Amino acid sequence: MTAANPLLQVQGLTKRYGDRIGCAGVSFDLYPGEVIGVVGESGSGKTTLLNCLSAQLEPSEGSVIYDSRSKGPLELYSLSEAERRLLLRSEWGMVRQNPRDGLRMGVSAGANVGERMMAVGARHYGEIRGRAGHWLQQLEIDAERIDDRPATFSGGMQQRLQIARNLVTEPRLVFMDEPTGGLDVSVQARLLDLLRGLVRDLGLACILVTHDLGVVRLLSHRLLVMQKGRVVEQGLTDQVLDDPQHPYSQMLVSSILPV
Ligand SMILES: Nc1ncnc2c1ncn2[C@@H]1O[C@H](COP(=O)(O)OP(=O)(O)OP(=O)(O)O)[C@@H](O)[C@H]1O
Repeated sequence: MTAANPLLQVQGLTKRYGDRIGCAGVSFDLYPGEVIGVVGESGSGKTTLLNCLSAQLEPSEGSVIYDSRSKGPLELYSLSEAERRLLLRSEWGMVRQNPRDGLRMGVSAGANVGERMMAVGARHYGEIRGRAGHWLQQLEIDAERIDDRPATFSGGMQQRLQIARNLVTEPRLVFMDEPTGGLDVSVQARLLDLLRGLVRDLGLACILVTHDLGVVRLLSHRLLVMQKGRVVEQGLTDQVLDDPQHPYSQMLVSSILPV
């Protein structure tokens, strides 16, 4: 968070679906190692914003500049489709709520992790298998399960495998969409703990979308509160949650956290 250059510079980002607003006028900077949580009720524009930020949905207006490892600052929507896909593969991670959307269910756990390394140029079988095993362990998946398919894993294990698959390429920026959404409360708590440790140890920058204020309290440094596509409040997570200024944030906090 002390680095001089933002990793992501977001300016006036707006996405319209016909007459409907997806998100409107969103501006913020994300610094290396920083986790920004995006909260708001259903339909407030969180997914639209995440998709625009991760080069998956072209905005109607505004810009997203990403400071890439390989080429320095790039305006995402001036890039070709192939260049955007390369960024997603090589410099970013994307953790989806449903692990089935982020895994290949027909191949083994090891292959799920290993193929991501191959996508960025790794070729040596022993090395790929070794690193895949290492990342499974980092995510508390028993090395003995390396040849098993994800379909034989529990929901929590599938989610941890999805995270291993994303982290193996050492991304600089990870997008997470409700990463603990579909899990039991006790499984959620352990996964959150694990994620918190990894984010800290690896110095990951993240954009974390969730409707769960407990998740952002634990993981994010800063918070954007969205209502009807607009950011109505942003600030340090503890400040926003403990002393919300905007009536909508106050309502959100009081309806979820016990007072
Ligand atoms: N493909 C689409 N076509 C038309 N309108 C859309 C489309 N996707 C989203 N919207 C609209 O954009 C607004 C924001 O939706 P979005 O899915 O981004 O909200 P969200 O905060 O992610 O909601 P949820 O928490 O339920 O996923 C809503 O009014 C929604 O109806």
